[in-house]
Amino acid sequence: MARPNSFAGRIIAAIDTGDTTRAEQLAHALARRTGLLKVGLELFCAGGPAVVTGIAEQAPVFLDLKLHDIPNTVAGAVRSLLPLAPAMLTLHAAGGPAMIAAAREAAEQAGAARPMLLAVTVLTSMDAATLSEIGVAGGPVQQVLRLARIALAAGADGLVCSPQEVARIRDAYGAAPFLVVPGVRPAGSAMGDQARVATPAEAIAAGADWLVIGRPITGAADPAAAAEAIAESLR
Ligand SMILES: O=C(O)c1cc(=O)[nH]c(=O)n1[C@@H]1O[C@H](COP(=O)(O)O)[C@@H](O)[C@H]1O
Repeated sequence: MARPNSFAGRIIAAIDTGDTTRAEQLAHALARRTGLLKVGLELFCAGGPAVVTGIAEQAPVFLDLKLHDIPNTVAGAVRSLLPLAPAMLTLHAAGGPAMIAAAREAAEQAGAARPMLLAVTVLTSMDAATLSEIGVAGGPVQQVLRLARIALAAGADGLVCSPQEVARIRDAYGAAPFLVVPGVRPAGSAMGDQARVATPAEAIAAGADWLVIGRPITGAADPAAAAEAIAESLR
């Protein structure tokens, strides 16, 4: 998947719903106003592989299942997902280098059409206090950089991180890694459960390739208009 060449193309709309009919409506409204549509755990658990196939008819799919298991199991899951031909697939960087390398090897079986593998670093809902609670000292930036190094060396094509680490990753790794960035909030919109956030324009200025945006679009009275307004704010 090439880097986006339009403002709308930089937006990945997260279709987070357990209602497959609603998902179809959102996909229809957002397909031509965004670069990709994200199927995450809520929708995949409700609709299974069929929902991915249906949404893929409208736009490239970012399949966000955040795989995290022993290497053999993750490699098997990647092989099972390849027939769905997602453009992007997520796995947790915390699974470690052997897990990421096994996922990459499995993905290679799809040849040139293989999904882009994105390693999720530190969830954008976590702040320094939460990280410290689970035994990670040093704060989010340090942990994101540590996981970024491991994931990129093991074969990930890119990373998922918050807007607050993007510039630091670009400083360390340059333009090559694809950076996909959730935790994006247009000024004035509710944070919800997100902890490390910035506005769409700030995330792009820091060096994000794609922005993952859910509720500020899907929770709007007119999701299509909300996506268009965000794209416009990137000009
Ligand atoms: O992998 C992701 O997409 C992801 C990683 C992360 O650290 N934080 C995060 O919010 N996400 C996803 O990005 C989307 C953000 O949704 P909103 O908070 O509604 O904009 C959700 O679908 C999350 O599953």
